[in-house]
Amino acid sequence: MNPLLPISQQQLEQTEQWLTLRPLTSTTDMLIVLQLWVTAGWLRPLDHAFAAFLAEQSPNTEPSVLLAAALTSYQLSHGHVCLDLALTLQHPELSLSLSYSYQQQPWYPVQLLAQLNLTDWQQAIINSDLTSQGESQTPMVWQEGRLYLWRYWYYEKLLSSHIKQRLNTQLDIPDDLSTRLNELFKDNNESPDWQKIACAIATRTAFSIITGGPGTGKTTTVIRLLALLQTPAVKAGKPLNIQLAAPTGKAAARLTESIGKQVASLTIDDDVRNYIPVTVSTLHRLLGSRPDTRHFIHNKTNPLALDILIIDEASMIDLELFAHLLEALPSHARLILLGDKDQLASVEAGAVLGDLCRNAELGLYNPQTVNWLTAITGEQLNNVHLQLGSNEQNPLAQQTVMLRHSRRFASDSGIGQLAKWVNAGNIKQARQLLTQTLPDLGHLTINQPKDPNFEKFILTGSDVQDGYSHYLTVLKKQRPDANIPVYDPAWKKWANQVLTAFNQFQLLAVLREGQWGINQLNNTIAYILYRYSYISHFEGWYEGRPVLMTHNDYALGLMNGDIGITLAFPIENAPEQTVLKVVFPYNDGTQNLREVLPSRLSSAETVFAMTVHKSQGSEFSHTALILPDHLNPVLSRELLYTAITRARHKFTLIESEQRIFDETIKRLTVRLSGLKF
Ligand SMILES: Nc1ncnc2c1ncn2[C@@H]1O[C@H](COP(=O)(O)OP(=O)(O)OP(=O)(O)O)[C@@H](O)[C@H]1O
Repeated sequence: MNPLLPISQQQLEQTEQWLTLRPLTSTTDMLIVLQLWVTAGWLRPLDHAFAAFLAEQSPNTEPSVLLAAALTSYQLSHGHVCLDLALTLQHPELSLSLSYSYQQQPWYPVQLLAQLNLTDWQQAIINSDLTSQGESQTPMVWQEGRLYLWRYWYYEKLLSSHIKQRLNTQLDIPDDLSTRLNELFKDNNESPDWQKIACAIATRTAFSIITGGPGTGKTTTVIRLLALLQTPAVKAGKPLNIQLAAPTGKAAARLTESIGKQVASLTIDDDVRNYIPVTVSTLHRLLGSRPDTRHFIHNKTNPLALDILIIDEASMIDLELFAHLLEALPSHARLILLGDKDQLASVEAGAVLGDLCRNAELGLYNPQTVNWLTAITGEQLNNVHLQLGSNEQNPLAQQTVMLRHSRRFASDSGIGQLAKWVNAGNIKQARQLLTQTLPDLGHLTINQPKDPNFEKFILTGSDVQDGYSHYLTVLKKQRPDANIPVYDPAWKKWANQVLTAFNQFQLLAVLREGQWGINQLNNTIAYILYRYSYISHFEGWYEGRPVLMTHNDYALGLMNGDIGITLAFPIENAPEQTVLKVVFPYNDGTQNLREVLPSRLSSAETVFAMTVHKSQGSEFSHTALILPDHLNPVLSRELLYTAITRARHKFTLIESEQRIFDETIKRLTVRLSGLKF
């Protein structure tokens, strides 16, 4: 049997013939076993191909090293940066997310791994010429019990050394820092004032993190920090070059909107205000994406020209992008990360913000930091339940602040409390909240998408300006008269009204496939709206179809995650006829729109239902989450928390099986990496 050729499902099921395989002593047999795992869906073809490539490069490689290589590659698809050998042997089903349901065979993952001895496996990896400890460019790197693909080890090392270097870059602290902080935060009455503390800490070195849940004031704090830093620079005639960025277009748009309002209301001189940016770029735009390559225009040899970089929604940045960003940042520049450490990590490998904020809750400030903060801010940290840290053990903690008081959700708000209980893993309290009748929490139990209650909910949500009938009603009722020429501003105004109305309500789902997956839900919802005559078709392009960009399209200026709505506009010289165009907001805080012909959109999908992953960085007035009826590895506490905190005024949970919500709360995502600070 050729170990490089795919194995069919039928062959896989002829289990007898595989019993003679000796994968731990024969390279050919190991490659066949890996092929079998691909057929069973336990590995990706790419993982097998990587092991086969290594076997070709180094034919004497121990089969167990090829197994480790395939698993390390596979780990990336689950967001893990590396393979932890000991953990893999202790909890193979957990650490590898492998499923092995039917009758067991010696070549099944768990059974095969049980035949390995940790010391021998590690020794084989260390002895292999395919690995090094990073001193030479080998395909894999071995580091303290973890195996990496070279590229990811390099990113992690780069990230560690850049952050350490930045933490050691002490910056000039303005002499009047204390006075100016008192002035900026004079209206705050929380104790201690974490916003003031965050602002003080961020003045000290070239790296800091401000983390906190929704509405805890990350943006407010950073705007005040910018005012604080920019004022003396402007007065000295050397304004700082400040840039703001976020991982997605949607997140950038949201920050643009809130920054614009906050900068306008700051009590500072207008000449300083003019040097505080109010537009936010996506990280890819900032770095200068180049189509079809992983490389950026800005890099080590062509660094970004800036003095301060603020990045919002930093939990969405993966390890690779983070490494590219740090490489492109000039060494004198201040980097400030904002984000919610409890949200879902990026889809790609790495959970950098989560790793960096692992101990943010505990504080871990050393005595020097505590004394400095008290002297500068006047805030007392002794009465707060924090743990003391040390400079040697916790250098990053000295530059990290967690904001702890949400101003978006009052203490009796259902959304805020639900997010809190989910985050704390408290199933009982979370359930109790859902059974109470709180105005900002909804709960719907349905057995299948054809349930009349689901239909009603999709149409009208929980009040008249809710559900998907709302934006379609705005579309119909507010449409300008057909005689109004297409260049009249009335059309743009109307398109903006429809987009705003659409943003009121969003259904989130967890999976793509299955009856509760977004693919089927999108078809079901389109059909409901069609049956009630809100839309004219339920397939193809029709007026009212909302779409989500699934890739960046640089030619059209559209980014992955951008949402547009299909509208019918009159044709200029034949107003009795119409043409369908998809309108996308410019995402720059203005009312400007991009109008695109549907035929030009090659990567757009209907978005009545959206995955929670795609919703990160967005907010909707009413957010509803529909949970699947079976457990899936994607379900996690972070996913629930992210979905709940997308809701501004109302959150509704839709479920068919109560145990799914309860089980999901128990599951904390583990992302393996070697990042330690
Ligand atoms: N110190 C403060 N004094 C008065 N209002 C504040 C203060 N801090 C925050 N707010 C208000 O609370 C709301 C949320 O603040 P902000 O947008 O800064 O939070 P955030 O953590 O950035 O939120 P998000 O989760 O949306 O990113 C805003 O309306 C803001 O004006």
